[in-house]
Amino acid sequence: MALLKVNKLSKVFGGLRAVSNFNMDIAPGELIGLIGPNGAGKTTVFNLLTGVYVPTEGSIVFDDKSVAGLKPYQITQRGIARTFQNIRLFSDLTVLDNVKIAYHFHVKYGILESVLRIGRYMEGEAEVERRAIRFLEIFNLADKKDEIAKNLPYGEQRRLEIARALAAQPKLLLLDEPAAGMNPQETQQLMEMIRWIRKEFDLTILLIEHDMSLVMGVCERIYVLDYGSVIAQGTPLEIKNNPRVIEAYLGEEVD
Ligand SMILES: Nc1ncnc2c1ncn2[C@@H]1O[C@H](COP(=O)(O)OP(=O)(O)OP(=O)(O)O)[C@@H](O)[C@H]1O
Repeated sequence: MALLKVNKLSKVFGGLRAVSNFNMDIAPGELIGLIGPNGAGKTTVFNLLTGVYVPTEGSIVFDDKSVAGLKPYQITQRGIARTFQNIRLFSDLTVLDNVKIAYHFHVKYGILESVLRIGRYMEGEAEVERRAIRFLEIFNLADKKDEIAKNLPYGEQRRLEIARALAAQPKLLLLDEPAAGMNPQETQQLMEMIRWIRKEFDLTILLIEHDMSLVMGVCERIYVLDYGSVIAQGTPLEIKNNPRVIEAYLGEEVD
């Protein structure tokens, strides 16, 4: 059974059909790529899946329930978390606080308890801190926990953004161009990390990426968007050899 089922999804901005009749089925545990030329509609699909935009038409069913039209925080609580093409951290907060904030979605205590800092609040806070540090350790950021997020080098900010998304304990993780701005060695490490977190956290992952070495290296299936519509889907090998995809996007570059 599908974890995510998207049916005939469309988004119209003024006269522009940014996403048109988009269908996608993702089974639990899959690692899927979404590729296509600039402006093809990839980020708009992510924005529809995460409640940033309300669909013009179509349905989004996640974990057997409709999530179309819900607010972003409601969708996070249902189990979909994301990173952004342009990193969006709480740049003036510490590394640790960036991860702790994501945990607060999942720790429940009353206002009185939190104001008085008693009972479950204090236990909750200690637990949140412990778990947040564990995430930072996984992402090799624990020794930077007290640094201000904006002072981290670019590659570490990207890792922190993924750590924060995972701290919300999603079932589905959406990564928007995770390798952007990375050198080949960092991209290679990122690939290994993506494979590892999927296994470790029992995740399903959908990623947008222009770096074909990463997409072809980690994804099991790939969807190709062009002008808002899916023009192909299949295994990396099928996509590499698809004449329509080569013409619209890949050119002669992929070997
Ligand atoms: N809020 C908006 N208002 C109007 N048009 C928008 C809006 N968001 C996106 N678009 C348009 O929708 C189309 C798809 O944009 P989108 O950002 O989804 O493409 P993309 O495939 O993610 O591109 P890239 O690879 O460059 O990030 C573009 O023509 C874009 O200008």
